[in-house]
Amino acid sequence: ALFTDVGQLSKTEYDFVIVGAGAAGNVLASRLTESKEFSVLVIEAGVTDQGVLGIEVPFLAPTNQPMTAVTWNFTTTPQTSLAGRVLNYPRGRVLGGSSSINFLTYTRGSNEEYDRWAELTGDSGWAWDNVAQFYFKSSRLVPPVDGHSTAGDFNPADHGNGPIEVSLPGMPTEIDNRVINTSKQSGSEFPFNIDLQSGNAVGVGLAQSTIGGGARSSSSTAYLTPVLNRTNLDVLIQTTVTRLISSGSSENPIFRTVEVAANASSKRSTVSAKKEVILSAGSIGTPQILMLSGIGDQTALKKLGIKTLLNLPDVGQNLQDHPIMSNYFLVNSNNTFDDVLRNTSILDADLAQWTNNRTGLFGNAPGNAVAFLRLPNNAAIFKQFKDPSAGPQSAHFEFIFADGFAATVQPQPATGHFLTINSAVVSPISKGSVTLNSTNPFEFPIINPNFFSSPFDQAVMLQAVKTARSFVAASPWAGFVQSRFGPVGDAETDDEIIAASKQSIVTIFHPVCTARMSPKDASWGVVDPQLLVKGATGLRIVDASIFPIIPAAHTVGPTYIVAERAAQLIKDAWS
Ligand SMILES: Cc1cc2nc3c(=O)[nH]c(=O)nc-3n(C[C@H](O)[C@H](O)[C@H](O)COP(=O)(O)OP(=O)(O)OC[C@H]3O[C@@H](n4cnc5c(N)ncnc54)[C@H](O)[C@@H]3O)c2cc1C
Repeated sequence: ALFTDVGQLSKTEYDFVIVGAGAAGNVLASRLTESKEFSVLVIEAGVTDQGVLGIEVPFLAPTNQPMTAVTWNFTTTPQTSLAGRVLNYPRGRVLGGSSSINFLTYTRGSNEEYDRWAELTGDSGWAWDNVAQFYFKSSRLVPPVDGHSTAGDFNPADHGNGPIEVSLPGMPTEIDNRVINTSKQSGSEFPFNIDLQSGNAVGVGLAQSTIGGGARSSSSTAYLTPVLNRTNLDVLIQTTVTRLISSGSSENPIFRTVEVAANASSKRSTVSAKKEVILSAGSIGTPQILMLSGIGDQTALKKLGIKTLLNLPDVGQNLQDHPIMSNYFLVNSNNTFDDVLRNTSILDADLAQWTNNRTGLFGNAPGNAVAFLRLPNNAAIFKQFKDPSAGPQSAHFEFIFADGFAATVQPQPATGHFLTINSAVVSPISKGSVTLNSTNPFEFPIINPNFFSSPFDQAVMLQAVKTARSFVAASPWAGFVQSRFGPVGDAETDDEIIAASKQSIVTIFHPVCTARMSPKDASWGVVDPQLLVKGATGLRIVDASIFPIIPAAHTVGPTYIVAERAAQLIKDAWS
């Protein structure tokens, strides 16, 4: 059942207490309560996702952020390598967490990504051969809402039978075939990849999105909502976890007590777990709660007056994310989505069509086609830097194609029709951190993704811009693309492109690694390969913060895989 106040709970002790009803937390809530002998409480700071149009309507995904009623309104520190700019850094603060507000792109990443995780953690359980079952268990491909034939657009063998619904674009746009034809005629330059979930995650293809029947499929709609009536599951929303309290000794801290509050001024209460507390508060929330609980770097904690219960210097460190920016082109077309955003009567008509039968533009995610590409093997930058990608089937950069002006830094111009190629560095070397600003759990932590600080990341973005330009110089775009547009478009020399990038880069919203997993006996890292916090009893972390390194993929797919495997590990440990 769903509760909004801790006082409504009929008990204060559960087998498992899950902190955060986000992408990972809801997978656990659903899988653990399959076992009738386990009682589970999920605690979520945010509100219900029911009836929020921007969450449900795929095309409206960008309207849920940066500062709305369903987000944590975080910002970054001034980014030294981005001309000192402060970036918005929102996360979902609602049932479903960021899976309720994300841009719906679904990618699991290459097999190589998981094989590398296995190597980095010394646990073959994270290798693709073993996690494949959890990928297949998490999602399934469903037909696009308009029912058009998708033969030749995907490979059925690459898809599973799990709750998350994934689909190809529900309404083809005028750029889809141009993207695919450019790829097919280019041969190996922009290789066509019939299904980016095949394990080879390099190539060009139609976007697969977490959409079913024209509406968003999130961890809330797919995993949590269908099981909310289970008698062994309680979900407490609008309640913030302020810290964990240790009941053990200094040699053996036991973290089975969770302190909560409705808001900064309300009285604190506690609930506890008989078996485990599981942190699924995401890459910002999880390290914040750990540090507030005395788990982190002892020198940093001491400065804030927090007594260290577990000295784990990696807590909040190694933050990785994908920098992204927009490459705009003016196009010769009246069919882009630009007029929809400018003209309320067109927008209202599209929304009415969606409300009526979930079809049309609004049933589509903001991007219909994607490309994941690599630097050439002989790129000069490899003389300076070892290739940070997971292998030859893993990309260095990504394009997301949008049939209109996707506003990131520059607002949509009042006139003109546009193509946007969003370019992202998906194999970044730059690393940042999440640190505490204060001991007040209601104050935001200090978030520094440190974007673009590595010259490698700059070299990749430079190549991405050049490649985007040559992509649309191919014959399928003749008569359609007219000219480059905006500050990035105006940049000619390498130095000008880098300078324009520094003014244009934003986050693609993929923070990971802030509680990274390491081998069981390693002194670094925060959790072991079973996702148990090193040196603690009763405490596990299951969310994107445990990734040992960032994958060249949108992160919700890998997060579902991690959570599905974690559910199995937890069941095995306690059955
Ligand atoms: C705007 C945006 C766009 C994105 N686009 C894509 C995309 O297109 N494709 C893709 O694959 N990925 C995308 N992502 C990333 C993806 O959604 C995340 O990687 C994924 O949701 C991470 O899952 P998680 O479980 O680690 O954290 P989350 O899903 O963020 O869940 C964490 C939950 O914990 C709760 N919480 C945090 N602190 C506390 C506390 N103290 N007390 C109680 N509850 C707390 C939060 O409110 C939240 O509900 C996007 C993310 C955002 C924000």
